[in-house]
Amino acid sequence: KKEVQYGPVSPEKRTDPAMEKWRDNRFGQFIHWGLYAIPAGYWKGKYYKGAAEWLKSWAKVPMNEWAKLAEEFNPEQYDPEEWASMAKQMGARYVVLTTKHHEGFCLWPSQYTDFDISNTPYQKDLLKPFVEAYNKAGIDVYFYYSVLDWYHPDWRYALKSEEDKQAFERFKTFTKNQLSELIERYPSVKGFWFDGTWDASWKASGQFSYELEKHMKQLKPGLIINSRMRADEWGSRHFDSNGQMMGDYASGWERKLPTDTSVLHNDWEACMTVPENQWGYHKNWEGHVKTPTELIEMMVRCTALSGNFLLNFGPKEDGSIREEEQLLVKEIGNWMEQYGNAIYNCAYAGLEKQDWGYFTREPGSKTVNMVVCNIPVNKALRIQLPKNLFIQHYEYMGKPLSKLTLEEIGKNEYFIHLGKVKTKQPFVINIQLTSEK
Ligand SMILES: C[C@@H]1N[C@@H](C#Cc2ccccc2)[C@H](O)[C@@H]1O
Repeated sequence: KKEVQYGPVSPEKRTDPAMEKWRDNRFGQFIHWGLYAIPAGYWKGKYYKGAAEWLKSWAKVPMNEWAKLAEEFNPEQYDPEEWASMAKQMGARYVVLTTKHHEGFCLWPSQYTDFDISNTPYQKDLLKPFVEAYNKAGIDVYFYYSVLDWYHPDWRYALKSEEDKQAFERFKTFTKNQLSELIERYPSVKGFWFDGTWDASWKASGQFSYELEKHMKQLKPGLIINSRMRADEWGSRHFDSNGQMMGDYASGWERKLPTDTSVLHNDWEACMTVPENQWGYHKNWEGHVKTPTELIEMMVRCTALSGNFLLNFGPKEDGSIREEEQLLVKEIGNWMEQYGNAIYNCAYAGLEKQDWGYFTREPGSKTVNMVVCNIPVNKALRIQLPKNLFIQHYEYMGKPLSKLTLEEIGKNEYFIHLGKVKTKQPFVINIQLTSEK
């Protein structure tokens, strides 16, 4: 065991109401919105297939040229009430919005930089009406904040000289000031989603990130912060040098999902793009665009392994939402309306995973949700229960799709026969378990 002085600030599994609500939410909307939505993957007429919010990097645009985009940012169609209404329709219980991405442009009027919304034709604070609209819709608001800041003159990738160190000290003060400013200006914010923390300079700032997490949680008790914010004094990220998670949930699952129960030890969240790899708005999505059903199955898998699923939207420069994302709102929203109770407040059910799909369960409940994503060719869903448990009752959640029958095929082993079932989307069967035969 290594001596770690600047590791976790909070216990690995918080039991306070704010964290319980985070768990119960399960399904969140990620929103990436910034100046990058203006060029939308094209620079000087050239198409760049990389992530649109990284276009400055792909096209090697000097910052003084990139910053000129602020002079044309004027999202006249921005309607946070509409965004919140869509998120509610989709069934998202929380939202994470980019307040500042790597480009360094701030969606709020920050007193610590001139590179913000006040110096655009739009001028008005984008965050205040956003927070009000989503809170009014009953959706918890979290702020994404990139430590990596391509605009700020004191940002350093590494600390190779005394000058680097002095500059980065100024940068850390700037970062702490901006984060304090965000908490003070928007006190209903529930937490922070940190990103851009992979460089050597931040990995060498473990004590600072420890003290910053403490400071932010003193400013707002109950605040929830992702593991990506943290390094320890040895440069270990997310988990300290002894494997203890830092922050309040593991946030290394970016465009990928866990496949086994090893994740159960900590709270965790997976964030997901709709195309292969676009977070900010890109005019042309290349390659596979995930269907609503694929994304629903990903969300179910996260719930079944006691994690959250954060689905990304990338609004256009004018604040409108692209067709593909409007379809997701409708399709996922319809599914959540009928089956949301297999997601919200649910977690790992403690039963052996089967090929037909996933078990989820509200902790302590005798009702287990069977979320069927793959109907077996024999139309029979196999269930293996621990030796002291039996099935007392079973039925479809929501609209029945067929006549179900139960067959005991072995010791605590069952088939639920689906009979004649026709459907194009995952569905849920509830089983009531009992310890009496
Ligand atoms: C949540 C996502 N994290 C950001 C990134 C990244 C990244 C950086 C380097 C190598 C691979 C991925 C993306 O721009 C988006 O904000």
